[in-house]
Amino acid sequence: MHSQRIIRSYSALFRKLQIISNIQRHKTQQVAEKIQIPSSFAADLAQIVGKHNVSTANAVREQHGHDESYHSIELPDMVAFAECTEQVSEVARLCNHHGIPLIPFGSGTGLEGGVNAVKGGVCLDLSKMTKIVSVNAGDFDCTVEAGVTRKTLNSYLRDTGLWFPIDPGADASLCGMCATSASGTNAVRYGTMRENTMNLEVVLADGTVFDTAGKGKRTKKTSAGYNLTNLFVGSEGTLGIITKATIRLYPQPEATISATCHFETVQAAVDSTVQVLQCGIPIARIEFLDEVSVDACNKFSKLNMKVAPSLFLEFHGNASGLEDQTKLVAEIVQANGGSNFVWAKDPEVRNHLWKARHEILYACMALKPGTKPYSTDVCVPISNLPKVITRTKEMIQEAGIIGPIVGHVGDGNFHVFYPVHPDDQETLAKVKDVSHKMALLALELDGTCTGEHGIGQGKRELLEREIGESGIKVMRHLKMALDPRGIMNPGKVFF
Ligand SMILES: Cc1cc2c(cc1C)N(C[C@H](O)[C@H](O)[C@H](O)COP(=O)(O)OP(=O)(O)OC[C@H]1O[C@@H](n3cnc4c(N)ncnc43)[C@H](O)[C@@H]1O)c1[nH]c(=O)[nH]c(=O)c1N2
Ligand SMILES: CC(C)C(=O)C(=O)O
Ligand SMILES: [Mn+2]
Repeated sequence: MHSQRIIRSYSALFRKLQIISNIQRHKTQQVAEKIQIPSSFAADLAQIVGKHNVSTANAVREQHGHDESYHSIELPDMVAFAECTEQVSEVARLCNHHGIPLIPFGSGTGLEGGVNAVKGGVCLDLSKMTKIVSVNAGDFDCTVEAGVTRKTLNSYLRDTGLWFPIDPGADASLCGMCATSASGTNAVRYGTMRENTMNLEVVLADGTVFDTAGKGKRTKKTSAGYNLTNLFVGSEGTLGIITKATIRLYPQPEATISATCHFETVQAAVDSTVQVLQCGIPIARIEFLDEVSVDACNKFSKLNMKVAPSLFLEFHGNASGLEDQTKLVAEIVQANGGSNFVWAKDPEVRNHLWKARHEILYACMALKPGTKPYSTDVCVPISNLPKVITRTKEMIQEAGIIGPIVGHVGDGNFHVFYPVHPDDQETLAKVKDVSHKMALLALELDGTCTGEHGIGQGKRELLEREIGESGIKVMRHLKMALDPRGIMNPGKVFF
């Protein structure tokens, strides 16, 4: 018995050491030379996309060498703007031929350094591909080109009675949202990009163009072979370039009510959320804000809320359905000691509330002017959420840093938005330490290191821990099969 236990603990230690040594090995591989671009390359690129669509100007490269994250800027050698799938395919073929890195660029609103050109190369901006190819109102779907943003699509849909509910705070491109598997405040009811993407047109590294679910297919269900669509959702530009997406649409709700309420503790707010979900209430939005982020919102967005752990809620349905939903939720909130229930029916008041919620990243930065956001994003089974949030708050306090907490609490997903001055290395080190410990805790409690922002550059080590050696090996095989020269967005997702 005793010797078996010793063997078990030695083999656990050995596995841990193996993971650490793998991470070290990959880190060494990562420090590779930037590729030397041949002198004829820019002219060849201009032949494909037109001279006006290629730039080596510093200002354009700088604009494309970073996203909204804390990761420092890393410049591509040049930026090309594509106007159609054929051009994307030709650009990929050219880059592949020369082994030059190719980085797809949607709107640059990512939060994990996804567009940074860590090995230089060509940044391919897709924002000029703005066609809404089709809207099939009767089937609740539409197909859009890579540059169409979520707000543009919803403006276009306004008179059709339909909408697309996935709403990251930023006005991101829909194909960029596929690439990061984005979600937002409506995911608790409508799901994430994973559940709402039906088909993708993809350009592979060698220029091959294909549709992940078959040309023109847009069915609600399929059992036809591997799910290639979801292979590309969340692939962060490392497997190919998404040039079109076919996504689900929903009827615009007949009636909408928003609400806010406040609690004594985080636990009470999360308990209320769990009970709302357990009662089968089809809540559209249920967002948690701790007292620090409520304070930030009050100051930045001129709200006047009680500074306490709070929920922002929204209900979608018809008038009678909403009455039932709101009554039941109010009872649950009260039973958990919640107070100050404020209802908002008026669209202007509702819009102001959700605008404040969507701008919360900037509200948190305004707590320390001149700072940039270091944002984190873990997701756990909802019953483990209070444990992770409570421990995270303790760690933030122990470290003496400012860390407002905001959660898509119905999904078990939350963020800490740390305001950090770019040259404040001491705070940055503390923030990194707390963030890492928080992610490890989430992994320990059956969760993921990212619910919606992706791996990018900063979470590659955590991905290894999350899916293990075998999982990484499978991912590498897929990468090798689709991009054998490794040109697609190098330095992201993997070491
Ligand atoms: C204020 C604010 C608020 C939020 C967020 C950001 C900001 C600034 N986000 C994050 C962000 O909006 C989200 O990651 C988007 O999905 C990124 O879309 P972009 O078009 O900007 O991609 P961006 O250009 O930033 O690229 C992101 C990654 O995808 C790749 N990529 C982009 N387009 C591609 C294409 N067509 N084909 C292949 N690869 C492509 C890039 O190479 C990169 O790796 C977010 N997110 C979220 O999930 N929930 C949220 O609540 C929020 N909230
Ligand atoms: C601000 C961003 C990072 C976000 O994910 C959110 O507000 O939920
Ligand atoms: Mn979010």
